[in-house]
Amino acid sequence: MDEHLIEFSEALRTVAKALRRAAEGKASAQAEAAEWKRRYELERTRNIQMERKVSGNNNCEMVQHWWIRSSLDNAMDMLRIMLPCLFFWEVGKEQNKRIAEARMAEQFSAEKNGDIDCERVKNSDNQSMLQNESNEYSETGCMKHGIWSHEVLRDRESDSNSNADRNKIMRKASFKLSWWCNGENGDQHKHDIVSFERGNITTAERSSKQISLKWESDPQTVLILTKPNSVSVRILCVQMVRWLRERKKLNVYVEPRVKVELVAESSNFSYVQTWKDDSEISHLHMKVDLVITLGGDGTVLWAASMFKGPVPPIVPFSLDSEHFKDCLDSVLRGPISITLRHRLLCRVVRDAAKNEYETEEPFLVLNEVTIDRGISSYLTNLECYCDNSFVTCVQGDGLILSTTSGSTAYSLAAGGSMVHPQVPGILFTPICPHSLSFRPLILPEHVTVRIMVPFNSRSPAWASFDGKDRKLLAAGDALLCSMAPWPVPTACQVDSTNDFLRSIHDGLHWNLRKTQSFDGPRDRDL
Ligand SMILES: NC(=O)c1ccc[n+]([C@@H]2O[C@H](COP(=O)([O-])OP(=O)(O)OC[C@H]3O[C@@H](n4cnc5c(N)ncnc54)[C@H](O)[C@@H]3O)[C@@H](O)[C@H]2O)c1
Ligand SMILES: Nc1ncnc2c1ncn2[C@@H]1O[C@H](COP(=O)(O)OP(=O)(O)OP(=O)(O)O)[C@@H](O)[C@H]1O
Repeated sequence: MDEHLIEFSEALRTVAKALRRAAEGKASAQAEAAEWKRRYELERTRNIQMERKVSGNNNCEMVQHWWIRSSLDNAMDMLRIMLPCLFFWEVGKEQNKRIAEARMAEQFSAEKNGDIDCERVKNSDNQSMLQNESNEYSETGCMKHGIWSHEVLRDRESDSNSNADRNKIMRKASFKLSWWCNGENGDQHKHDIVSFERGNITTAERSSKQISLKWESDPQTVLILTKPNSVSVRILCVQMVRWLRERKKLNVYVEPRVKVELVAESSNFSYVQTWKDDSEISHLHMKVDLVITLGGDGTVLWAASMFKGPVPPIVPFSLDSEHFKDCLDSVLRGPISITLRHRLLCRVVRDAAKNEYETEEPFLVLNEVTIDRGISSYLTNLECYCDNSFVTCVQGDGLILSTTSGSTAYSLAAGGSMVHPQVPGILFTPICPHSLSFRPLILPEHVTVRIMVPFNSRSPAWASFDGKDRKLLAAGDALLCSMAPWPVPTACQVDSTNDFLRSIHDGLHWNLRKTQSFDGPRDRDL
């Protein structure tokens, strides 16, 4: 009898447990369904807001970024929500399953009668991804509706609008580069060397021949960079911005400082664009077709330093540019002769680094990187290697690793040769070496030069990049330097050679000597 009672009470306990589990399951399914509904509403509102914001900003990247992020977020959220449901169904609680299904069906049917069009998944840009995922989840009875995809939730109108926006954003003038050479019959003809759909020069195509740039579509956006604190530059900038906007209908970008100056000049300049945050500078190459510099060589260096990857063509203007309209007219029409100025990629590898790839943020220089003794009064002691071959030990004031464009700057002052900017190479020029036989070198463009501060050095060394950004190199640290893949295309006034010779004649007064007088001794008098 007692045994029966015990059995019976065990059975009752089991039933009570089962009932409690069922009740808990039901409550949990209801909670899940409510949570799911809340998130769904939240996502939908966020989607609509983002849609408006994105079309307002005309920002294609944002759309892509946001779309990927929110799709991922969405997928994660939905997984988080669906997993307990799946588990729940899996353990076979029929009643709760029905509740959960009924809740979901309620949400979907409401949407289906509204503006969701699942067919659009197939037509969207992300067709295969969406289709795969919807197939994968179709058994759950909810994923086939694509509820997790913002793309699916767009209505037709906003879809077509955002496509138009996207096209508008993506429009950056494309161009073709070609080099001139003499054909068999002596005529000059062109060879295409590089062509990029969106106008980004991503390869350092080397040619000592003249390179010509031909626009394949009209340039639309110009960035003007100016030397600070110069009245004449400011006047020229005002005239140029006005002309580019009013006559040429171009979008004009300037630095924030210049925008403030322009708006102070006249509130009409409010159309001029700029950036708020320095991080936006990294996207400039995707928006800008042409960079105009108003200043000297330092302003061109400044312009180049703003582009850590591909650089749009740069048109340098000195201050006596009365004829800027004619000049810009012909640049905008094209074709123009350009000089591809190669840059050096410089990386500091600290002694503590595990390998050569563990470097600090690299620097790109258009002129040179200088390793000198800084404020120390001791000789620098630098071990130099070219690829893996030992070159020499520099004991003196320091060493300059220069591009050929930079050969007419500091390297020249230190006794280096002047080199035509289209000759590929790296100049290795010592600064005041304490040795009678240390002549400068020119190394081939493809090598990696490594400069090390040895442990027996009496003092650390300092590296500076185009005369800026000083970095301390302690014993054991190294500087690695190689040709960068992104050259700086600068527009020529005539062509590379003519411009180079003119700059060394006019700028440096190269071999300027008083012409010898006619009267005096001659060969026939001897
Ligand atoms: N002893 C020297 O000659 C010496 C010393 C330090 C720096 N520099 C040069 O100055 C450059 C930085 O220029 P900045 O304008 O910022 O400084 P900055 O204002 O001190 O001007 C330096 C001078 O160098 C000239 N210059 C710069 N690049 C040139 C080039 N590629 N060819 C001919 N002349 C050039 C400029 O026109 C300017 O007159 C450095 O990259 C370095 O080459 C030269
Ligand atoms: N947009 C800019 N913002 C900040 N600094 C700049 C800018 N443009 C130029 N500079 C700096 O101003 C300094 C002088 O510039 P630049 O060399 O163009 O003028 P310059 O010395 O009068 O001309 P030149 O090179 O013909 O002697 C340089 O050190 C350069 O780095």
